[in-house]
Amino acid sequence: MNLRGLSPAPVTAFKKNGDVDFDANVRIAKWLASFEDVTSLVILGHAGEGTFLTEGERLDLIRAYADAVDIPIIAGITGEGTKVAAEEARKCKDAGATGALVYPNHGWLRFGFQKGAPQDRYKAIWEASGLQEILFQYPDATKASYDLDTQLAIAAQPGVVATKNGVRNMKRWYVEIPQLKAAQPDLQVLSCHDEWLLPTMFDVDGLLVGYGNIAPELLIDLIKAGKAQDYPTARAIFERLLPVTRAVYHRGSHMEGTVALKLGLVKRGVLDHATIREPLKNLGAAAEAEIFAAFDAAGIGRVENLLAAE
Ligand SMILES: N[C@@H](CC=O)C(=O)O
Repeated sequence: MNLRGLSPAPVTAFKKNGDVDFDANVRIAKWLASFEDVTSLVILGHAGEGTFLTEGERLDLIRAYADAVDIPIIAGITGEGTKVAAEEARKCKDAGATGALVYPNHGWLRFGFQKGAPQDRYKAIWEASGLQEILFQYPDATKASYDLDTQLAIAAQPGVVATKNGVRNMKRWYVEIPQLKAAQPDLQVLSCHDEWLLPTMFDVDGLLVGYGNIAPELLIDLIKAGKAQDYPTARAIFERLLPVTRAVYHRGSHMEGTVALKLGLVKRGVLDHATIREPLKNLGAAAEAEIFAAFDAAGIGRVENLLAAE
């Protein structure tokens, strides 16, 4: 997979009765894939409420995406046990996925991981499914953040083509990204620091972000500015986005950010309503007004080419 561009992590649209709205999801997929620099769509992750869907819904969503667009569909693989995750990945491959964004085992967030276990998780998923894998680096503040040796070992394994780095510790970023690139020059480095992308933009091949749902146009320009090492242009895009970044990602948590992303898609005319699944909670009228106003402040308007994409 060539991920040298924008890889949005689309939300999952629901009907008002709570069922998955496949028509609306296909609309999102086609709109995002209509951008030349959108290189893949990463579904069933945090932004996609992947773990709130049943297995049947997840596989149907992959099928819908794979039928709708020609770019790679990457599925979030979240199963806890290594065997469970490998089996999940195999089913995702059969449904039409090309790649796997491999989440850490949830227990590691609480207790930390045993040495070697992350590598074995990636190995088992690759061997069971053949899905091209993205190494998901969790924040330094969690116990599921992989030390450099573990990242280097995973990155060296067959099937691992990229890293989505959300370490949120620039001391680690500035040391570890160059070492990963030195050891694996073909490893594609993707930032997911949605709430402050700017410092990471000058070292990456692309972005893998929920933010890609709501402002793909500006994020594509930001990636280009970063690759050109053009700080003034990147800074200007960052400043323009800042009201939206604050309204969506400077909230209580990334969980609220997912709800805010859906409201952003309503504001842009991509979704008719922002129905979510529990355990997400609605943000309330004041937050909704704040989010809508932020899009106006950033000059991010309704999507005009949506009908053409349908
Ligand atoms: N930006 C988030 C999105 C989750 O997938 C992160 O850092 O992980």
